[in-house]
Amino acid sequence: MESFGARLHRAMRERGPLCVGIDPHPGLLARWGLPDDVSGLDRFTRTVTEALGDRVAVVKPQSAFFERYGSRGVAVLESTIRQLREAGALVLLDVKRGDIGSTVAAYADAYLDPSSPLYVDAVTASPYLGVGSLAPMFDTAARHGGGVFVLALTSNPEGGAVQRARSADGRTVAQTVIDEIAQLNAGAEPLGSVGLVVGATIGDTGHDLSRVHGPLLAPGLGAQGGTAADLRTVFGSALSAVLPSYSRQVLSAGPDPAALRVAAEQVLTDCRRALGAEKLTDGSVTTR
Ligand SMILES: O=c1ccn([C@@H]2O[C@H](COP(=O)(O)O)[C@@H](O)[C@H]2O)c(=O)[nH]1
Repeated sequence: MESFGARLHRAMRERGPLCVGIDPHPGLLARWGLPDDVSGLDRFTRTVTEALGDRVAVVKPQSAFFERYGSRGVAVLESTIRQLREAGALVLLDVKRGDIGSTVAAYADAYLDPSSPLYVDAVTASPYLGVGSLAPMFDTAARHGGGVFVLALTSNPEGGAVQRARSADGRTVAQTVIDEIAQLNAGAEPLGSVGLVVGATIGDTGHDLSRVHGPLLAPGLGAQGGTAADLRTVFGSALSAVLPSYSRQVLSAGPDPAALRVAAEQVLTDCRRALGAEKLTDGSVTTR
């Protein structure tokens, strides 16, 4: 079975290095002229899926915005996941799970086992109960060609107090997470299946991302103030593994599907320029 890392590597070459988040904020629903209920949620996600599912490499539904409507919202999430996968996008569910290992195993069944109605290509996970507690997720992902993106240095200003605290050996907590994930990806070609989340807003923190050998999801772009140009500062020599992620910046261009496509194309162009990932005339991409 093809690994998530290999599938993501191909998708980023074919469609470009871009993840678009589906975050149906109440304010966005209002701006699109939709009600803040399940029918509005359904219209919103269907529009984004039909506009972008066949062209963006990765789409990242934010679970919280579906869960706030209860079981009917989760049903919309299930059908959104199905439609996105049918359209050829890789689906990364932003659900930031983390718990003791035996419970993590159940989360892994929920999201990374192909028999689950919420089965996706990859999920986000929190390592702050210990990276080892996520082992069942890594195992289930590996068994089924899935991926896990582990929070390392998040885009929010509050994250630093925990993530940049020093552990006994002098490394930051985040660097210990980064180093443990690097070990999991050792030897994987062309890219490991365990990624990290590193916010585009954090500036130059001195963390060493050069040995991760897995995808680096970069949220915080657009609405949170991060710019494509910041990617070089944050990621340094690890740029070729960066997957920039935008939600509100793209979504606020809706509800016109053509405008959503233009907005996605615009941020992709900015990111390609910043990452040095140029589009060739045959449509493929080279990374400097
Ligand atoms: O460090 C992190 C981790 C995850 N996120 C999530 O990404 C999107 C960002 O949305 P924007 O509208 O592009 O700001 C959202 O779902 C967050 O929960 C993050 O922002 N930072």
